[in-house]
Amino acid sequence: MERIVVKIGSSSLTSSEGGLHKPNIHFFASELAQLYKQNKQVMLVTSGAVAAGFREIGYESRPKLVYQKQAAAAVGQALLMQAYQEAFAQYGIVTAQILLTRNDFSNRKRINHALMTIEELLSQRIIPIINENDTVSTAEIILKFGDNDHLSSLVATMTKASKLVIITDMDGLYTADPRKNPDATKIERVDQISEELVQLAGGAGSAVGTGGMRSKIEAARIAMRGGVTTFIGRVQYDGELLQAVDGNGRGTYFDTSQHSLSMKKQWLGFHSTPVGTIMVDQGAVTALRERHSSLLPAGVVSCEGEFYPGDVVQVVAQDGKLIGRGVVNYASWQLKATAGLSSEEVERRVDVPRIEVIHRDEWITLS
Ligand SMILES: Nc1ncnc2c1ncn2[C@@H]1O[C@H](COP(=O)(O)OP(=O)(O)O)[C@@H](O)[C@H]1O
Ligand SMILES: N[C@@H](CCC(=O)OP(=O)(O)O)C(=O)O
Repeated sequence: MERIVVKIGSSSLTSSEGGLHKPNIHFFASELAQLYKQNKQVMLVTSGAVAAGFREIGYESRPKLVYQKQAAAAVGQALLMQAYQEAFAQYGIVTAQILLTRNDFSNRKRINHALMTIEELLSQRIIPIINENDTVSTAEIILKFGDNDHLSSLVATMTKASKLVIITDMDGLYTADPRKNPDATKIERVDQISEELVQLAGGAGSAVGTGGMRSKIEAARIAMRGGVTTFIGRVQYDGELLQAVDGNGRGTYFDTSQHSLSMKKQWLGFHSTPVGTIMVDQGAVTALRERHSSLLPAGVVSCEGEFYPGDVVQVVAQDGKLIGRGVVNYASWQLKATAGLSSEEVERRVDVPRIEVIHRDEWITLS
């Protein structure tokens, strides 16, 4: 099933004087429902908690002080989820709330748990609705995303989504901020993000947005590196989200199809240093070579070396012949404990980020 991350900014969900714009929430829910009904696995990264909450509290404009923003987010996040739940219920879709901090991504255990939760929700056909956990993330205490563009790109790469759609109030990236420069022209497609391109992008355009185009380009850069095609643009009319996902949206596409995957494979095959060796049986050799399948624990005979999830390992047949290389999802001790077992049995015994020992997207056949 194709996996898609959609990020919606505050500017598209709230009005400039604060408060949720309910018709927009209903509109986006109907757009996401169309994607969902096409049998896609959909994840939503949403902003808008601060913008939704500050008016309820009684602040006149988006607060600047950290504790006021956090209070506004605490009020607004509940309102945001309530609005989404109501809107998605019309399509019979159940949603789930996931709040993440930047620190969660640097802690392998925490992020693995978040990813396992997301996997389970997706497999149960639930739409995870993700936002930053604003009440505990502050620039003073710990690292903060600040804008959800960055968060969406990490979610997209870590869940191995094929596409990231960043919905904003502008129909793409322009040669300058169109609000300030009426002569700016739209850039339809970007194959490589240069420093020059980053310089074109300015900050937020509205009273409720935070990151502006700069943070969106940074997000696209992370996504591209991870092999995720990114769209930045506008989704305003019925069916426009499907068009954006299909490559016909009103916005800018950051494409990876030409080089990123092969770059990743090039890196895997020719630049990486394997830190361990996995020996597999003949069935696994055929699956990897001819069926382009992922490597499952059932096909593993033994392993050598000390490695951890995310490390590169080489895979050999039982006669010692090199088959290829890939990024492993198991620590060596976990693989030793589960070699040859069925996936169900492995799930009962160890806590791994993915059941595949090596996912096919993270694999290159060398002979
Ligand atoms: N080069 C550019 N092209 C397009 N928009 C730009 C550019 N530079 C800055 N912007 C501004 O970025 C804004 C979108 O970012 P932001 O306000 O953070 O929205 P969101 O809440 O959707 O994340 C646009 O409204 C626009 O004014
Ligand atoms: N976590 C914050 C997101 C901050 C924000 O405004 O982001 P964005 O609108 O995407 O630039 C919130 O929900 O208000």
